[in-house]
Formats: sequence, C-alpha cells, structure tokens
Amino acid sequence: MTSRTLNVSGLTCRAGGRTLLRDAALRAVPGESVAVTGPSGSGKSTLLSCLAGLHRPEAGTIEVCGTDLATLRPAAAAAWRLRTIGFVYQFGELLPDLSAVENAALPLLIAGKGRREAYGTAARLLDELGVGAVADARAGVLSGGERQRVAVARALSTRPPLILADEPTGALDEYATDDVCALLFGLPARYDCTVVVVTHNPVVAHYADRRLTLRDATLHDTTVYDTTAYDTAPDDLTETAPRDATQLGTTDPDTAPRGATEAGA
Ligand SMILES: Nc1ncnc2c1ncn2[C@@H]1O[C@H](COP(=O)(O)OP(=O)(O)OP(=O)(O)O)[C@@H](O)[C@H]1O
Repeated sequence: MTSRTLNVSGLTCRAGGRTLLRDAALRAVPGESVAVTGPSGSGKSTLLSCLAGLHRPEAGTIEVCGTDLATLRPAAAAAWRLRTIGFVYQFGELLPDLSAVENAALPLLIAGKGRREAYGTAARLLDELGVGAVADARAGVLSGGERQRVAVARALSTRPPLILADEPTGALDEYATDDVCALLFGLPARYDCTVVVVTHNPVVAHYADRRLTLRDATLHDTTVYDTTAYDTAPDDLTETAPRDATQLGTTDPDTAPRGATEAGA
C-alpha cells in the first residue's frame, strides 16, 4: 500500500465562532498536488493551519506522513514542522534585507545545518528553480515572480514531504501566475513531495491533480475526472481513478467523480 502524506478524516474545525469544516476527509500521496478553492472566509487558510498543526480542530484525525498531529507536543511540533512542511505565502514573505540565497538557506540554518552546507543547498535549489542569477540580490528588489520562486526554494530547502501554499499567485500578474504555477505544480513530480495550494483563482486550481472546493463547511471534490483514460467499468473507477489515494468522502452527485456515486463511494 502506498504511504500517504495526508490522511485526514472526520475533521471538524471552528474559528471565529463559526464551523468552517464539518467531517472533512482528505487523503494525498507523494507526487500529488491538490488545490483548495472556496469563497473568501470559507476556511481555506484555516484548513492549511490544521494540516500544519497550527490550529487544533474540534474533532477528527489529521495524520501527516504517518504522524497523528494530536500526539505532537508543542515543543516537538516546531521541529516536526520544520522537517515535514514547507510553506509558500502570497507575497513570498522573504526577509527583504537578506539575499535570495540567504532567504532560501534559512530553514536549513534553523535546522542546525552548517553555513557551507545550507548556502550550498540553497544555491543549488535556486539554480534548479530558475533563479540562480538573482541568488545574491537583495530579496527586497526581486520581481513578484522571482520572489515566489525564491520562496519555493526556501520551502523546499529541508526537502519536506509536504508543501503548503496559501494564495501563492495572489500578488502576481497572469504571466507570472502561469510561470509560478508550472513551477509549483511541477514539484511533486520533480521532488516526490505533495503540494496543497489554496487559491481563489480557478486557473491556478486547474493545474492540480485534485481540486477541492470548501463551501458551507463541506469539502467537495470538484475534480473533473477524465474517465475516457480508463477502459474499466464505471464501478471500478473509484479504485482506479487518477492518483487514487486522495479521497474526499463526498457522495454529492453533483461533485463526486463520475461513477463514484453509483459505486457508493
Ligand atoms: N484564529 C482565529 N480567530 C478568530 N477567527 C478566525 C481565526 N482564524 C480564522 N478565523 C475566521 O475564520 C474564517 C475563515 O478564515 P480563513 O482565513 O480560513 O478563510 P479563507 O477561506 O482562507 O479566506 P480568504 O480566501 O479570504 O483568505 C474567517 O471569518 C476568519 O475571520
């Protein structure tokens, strides 16, 4: 059986006096990307916070790479997070007075790596991600697209199995958005990680293997599955659907994969 990066079930979460998630399920494997869309204030960022162990849910189980987050003590959680999760935010959130390579090396330095190793790894990653030329530039002068590439390098520097990105293209024009999407959604194939992206933008969501919509506290699978790629009977599709380990627990006939409701998924 494939080991899962994410194995979430029964997730119920409240914030600001509202229930944002009710009995949500989410599974994902290495090499897979998931986009989460939904109205403003529906709880998408809070979902990411739950996955990172930064927001404790009211109910449910969140396992990330086999670790049940409920068992993590706060002191251990930070070190676990550093090893396990890379974050990409809307504006890159780089330290503007540090160079690109210094920003990308930070998680490694915090993790206790020596300067030579940290800077060497960061410089290689910047090269791989197409921003080697600006490695020594101050982060504050980078373009939006460059900034996000450096932010992705920083997120990847400790080689975490899970990358969480919250509106990573929200501050970019359409060209830079395409560019950053190609990079971000290409990471699972290149680095065998799992990428979860929260976005308002359906164009961005379209890049993902799986698309979820959070609305009225329910996480729907809104992926359009290409059933023509399979020559199996419809009943078998729930077993053989693309990247079958992300399972979202929806029985909504409007949003479930074709064949899934007939199969009782
Ligand atoms: N720690 C908190 N304390 C109080 N309210 C919170 C907290 N975290 C989130 N909320 C509230 O929960 C709701 C969902 O917030 P969240 O940021 O998760 O939504 P979102 O879908 O990411 O929104 P947007 O797309 O606008 O960024 C909001 O009404 C927000 O004010």
